[in-house]
Amino acid sequence: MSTPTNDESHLWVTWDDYNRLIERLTLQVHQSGWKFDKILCLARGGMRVGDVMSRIFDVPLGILATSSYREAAGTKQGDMDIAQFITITRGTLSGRVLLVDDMVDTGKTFSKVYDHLKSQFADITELRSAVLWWKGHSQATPDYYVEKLPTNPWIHQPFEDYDSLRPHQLEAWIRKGYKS
Ligand SMILES: O=P(O)(O)OC[C@H]1O[C@H](OP(=O)(O)OP(=O)(O)O)[C@H](O)[C@@H]1O
Repeated sequence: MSTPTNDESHLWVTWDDYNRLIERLTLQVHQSGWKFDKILCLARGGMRVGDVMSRIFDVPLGILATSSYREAAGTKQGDMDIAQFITITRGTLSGRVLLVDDMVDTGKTFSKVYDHLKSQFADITELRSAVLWWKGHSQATPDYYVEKLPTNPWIHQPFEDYDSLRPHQLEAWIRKGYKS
């Protein structure tokens, strides 16, 4: 099946696009010359970004779970949850930390996470952020981003296929070789 056409309201992203974007973001952070000690990714959307970057930079990866309650078929953000604890190997979250996520949409997640980190992790000495996509209507500004999206399109990420795939459909899905 071919990927639908992108327009002002929709951005369709393949696995290849997605992986290239993560690599480009990683290169951008590297070329900035900034050195950091740890990466903190926001689950779930930032997990793949954090995974790849922590491998390439060879630094520990922390995970913080956040989740928004979205209305209007997922397009309007309501309240959000931040997990109480961060899980990380090798110590605690401290020093220079790179916060990564897939996107900054309204900016609400970043604002709340910044407040949370400031109040809970006094040992963080510097915090910078990196995302694949930064939407124009956002109230937050990431330090690093790959694509700025002034028209605020709905981003169709490749893993969203799994949101509607159920275990009993997997056999047929694999047989069909649906999307690579
Ligand atoms: O800038 P904002 O408007 O706050 O939105 C950005 C956040 O929304 C998405 O996560 P979501 O809360 O939908 O959870 P998910 O990662 O589990 O999909 C995305 O992964 C970001 O974390």
